[in-house]
This record gives sequence, C-alpha cells and structure tokens, in this order.
Amino acid sequence: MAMCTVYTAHSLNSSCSISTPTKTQLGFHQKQVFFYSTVKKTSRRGSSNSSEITCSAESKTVVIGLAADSGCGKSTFMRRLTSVFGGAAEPPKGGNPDSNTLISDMTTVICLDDYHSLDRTGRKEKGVTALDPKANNFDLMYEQVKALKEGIAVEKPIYNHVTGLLDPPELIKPPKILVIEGLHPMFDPRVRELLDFSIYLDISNEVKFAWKIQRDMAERGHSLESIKASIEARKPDFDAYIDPQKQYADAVIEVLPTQLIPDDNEGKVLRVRLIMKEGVKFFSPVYLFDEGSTISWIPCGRKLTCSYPGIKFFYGPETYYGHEVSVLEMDGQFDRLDELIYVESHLSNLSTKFYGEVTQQMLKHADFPGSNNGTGLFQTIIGLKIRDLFEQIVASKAAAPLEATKA
Ligand SMILES: Nc1ncnc2c1ncn2[C@@H]1O[C@H](COP(=O)(O)OP(=O)(O)OP(=O)(O)O)[C@@H](O)[C@H]1O
Ligand SMILES: O=C(CO)[C@H](O)[C@H](O)COP(=O)(O)O
Repeated sequence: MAMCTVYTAHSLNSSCSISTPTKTQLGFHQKQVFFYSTVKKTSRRGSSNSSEITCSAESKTVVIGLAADSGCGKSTFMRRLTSVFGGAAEPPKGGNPDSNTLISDMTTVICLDDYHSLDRTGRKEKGVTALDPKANNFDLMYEQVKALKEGIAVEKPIYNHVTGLLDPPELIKPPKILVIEGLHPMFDPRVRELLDFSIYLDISNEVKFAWKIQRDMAERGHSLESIKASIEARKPDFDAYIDPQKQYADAVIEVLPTQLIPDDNEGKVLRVRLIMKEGVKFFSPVYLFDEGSTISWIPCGRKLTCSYPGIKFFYGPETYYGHEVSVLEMDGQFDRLDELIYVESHLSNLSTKFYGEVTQQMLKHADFPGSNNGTGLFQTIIGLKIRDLFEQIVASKAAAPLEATKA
C-alpha cells in the first residue's frame, strides 16, 4: 500500500491549520469563505481523521467526461451508465443532502456545477450566466480531477441548487471510474487532457425546447414564456462555451427531430445519431452489418413491430470537425422493447458480455426517458463501451510492469 495525500479545503472557522499552501482558491458561502487548497497532508493508516485515507498506487482512476447543457439528459445517461457497472449510485452517506455527487461500488459521478466560483447572487450581480467561464473555477477543477486520477482524495466544493449558494466541501475518494458531468468537462485543455473518454450530448434546439417544456412546465410549474426566456438568455453563452466542446468528444449523441414525419414539431419522435471517433485508444466504434460500408436499413416487418412512422437505421463513415467518424443513426421508435434483440443481433462491436445484453439493459430501465428510441439505445451502448474501455485500461496497466521486467 502506498501512502497517499488528500487535497484539503478549510473553512476560516475550521481548527485545521494550513501549513504550506501552494495555491488557494476561494468559494463564497454567505459571509463565510472556504479555501480549497492544494496543501498535501501525508496520510497515516488507521488514523481517526476522516480526511486521511490510504490508497493503492497501482489503482489509478479512469476519468470519463460527459458534457451537455442543463436538462439534456445527463442524469438519465448517468443512471444507465452506473447500472452497467452494477450497484446503486447514491449520494455520499451522511453528507450534505443537497450534494450533487453519486457514488456506487465502481463509479463516482461528480457534477461540475460544484466548480461554480460565483453563486446565484454573485452571477446576478456580475451579469453572467453559469455557462460563462468567468463563473467557474477551472484551476480548482483541474487540480482536483488530476489529484483523483492520481489516486489522491480531494475535498470538493458543493454548489447547492436548492439555495443557490456554495456549501462546505465534501470528501471525494478516488474511485475506479470517475465521471465528470456538466457544462464544461472539455472546455479547459488541462482538464480535457485528463479524460480517458469523452461524450457530448448534442440536443437540437427544437428537442431541448420540447424536453424543457415537459419537465419545467409539467413537473416544476414554470410558464411557457419563462422557459422560452431562459433558453434565449442562455443561448449566446451556450453557443460560445458549451457547444464547441463537441469537436473534442470521442462520442457524440446527436438528437434531432424526426425526418419520418414531414414538418414535425412535436419533438416526440426522434432521429438520434451516434457519432463515434475513429482511432481512439481502447474504443472501437459499433457497426451495422458491415464495418466501413454505408447502409440504410428499415427493420420493420416480420421481426419488428413498427407503428407509424416506422423505424429507419443508417450507418456509414463521415467527417466530423475534421475527424474521421463512424455514424450509427436511428430515426423512429420501438413499439415493443423486447423486440430490440432483433436490432441488437445485427449490430457488431457492442462490447457486450453475452448475447442480448443491450436489450436486457434497455428492458431493465424501460421507465427511463428515451427507452423506446435511439437516445436510450445509444446511451446504453456507450455505457457498455465505457465498461470495455475501463477493462482494457486496467488490463494494459496490469501488463505494463510485466513488460518492463521483460525489457
Ligand atoms: N432521452 C430522452 N427522451 C425524452 N425526454 C428526455 C430524455 N432525456 C431527458 N429527457 C427529459 O429531459 C429532462 C431532463 O433530463 P435529465 O434530468 O436527465 O437531464 P440533466 O441534463 O441531468 O438536467 P439538469 O442538468 O438540469 O439536472 C427529463 O425530465 C426528461 O423530461
Ligand atoms: O446550467 C446549469 C447546470 O446545471 C445551472 O443553471 C447552473 O448550475 C446554475 O444552477 P441554478 O440555476 O440552480 O442556480
């Protein structure tokens, strides 16, 4: 067991003393100031101090980035992903009830909203949105993601979405798989460099609007006008700071209105494209029938029940922001989820552990939004690809010392 260090945060009221701070970042919580410092404390095994832990030097954390605007399905995707690894994902036990973190046996999902440097009032006073880099602390994000990747625990700030304030920090121990999800996982080049795999959920304006209406009007009592105004107010910063991150993603899930219904504006039937970058280490794109070919497939008929407007698949090579990619597209929706096995049996490179695993995962979460269309299908496939990537990284690390002794 190697000794490991903890990146600590101290409140001014805390009895902890700061010995040799190398860098200090500030967060404001009402009148209280928190220091998230990179002070290194050497841990002692068996210590009663909760922020002192031990860790194994050989078990480095695999880091996954998931970027999307608010209300674009990140939480739903996270639930599908953590389910692939088994075990329920829950907020840290005994911690802040408004924590944004979700922990399971294998994964820890942290929400990058926790790196807002300005709270709700601060943003209002300065006239900036949460999407603006000025409202976020990228130095601290980088230091803490780097520390976790190196097997070092951190005390991460918490942005409280209920109060709009920055709460006292929470201890995050290095997991096997760290997912950083939010507005800016690929914005800062230093953070981007730490990612082993990155995903961008690209929800078109029409669909985003339909989802926002469904959630914020039906479930949160907002008016149509206020939803429109909030989308409009965020749009310039979304275009400037969030959307450009998709060029860096290893996989993009693009969600568009259907092309099967002329001039559809309901946003219920979706055309979903899974854009997979070629040449990414430990990731080989999924394909339909024949790798590298261009294929259009309408599977409706004897083996797949399709009511109006049907289902259409497409697969083929394309160029995306100057990169070679493979695209798998599904337009339409399933009537019977158990029949998905017919589609699954025609897809290759799925990284499943047994025949029908994709269908089984989809059936397990049939009540999640998007389970009858390409959003759920492609999120599930990416979850399985991430499991495969993780297993390959672990295997390559295990093989590395062996190779070194041979040399
Ligand atoms: N695949 C989908 N199909 C249909 N609706 C969806 C889908 N994914 C998400 N939604 C809708 O969008 C809403 C937001 O989804 P979710 O909570 O997963 O997004 P989020 O990005 O985590 O949001 P936030 O950042 O605001 O917490 C859901 O309540 C649902 O109404
Ligand atoms: O874009 C967002 C990411 O979730 C939120 O709007 C941002 O985090 C600010 O949160 P709130 O509106 O709760 O103050």
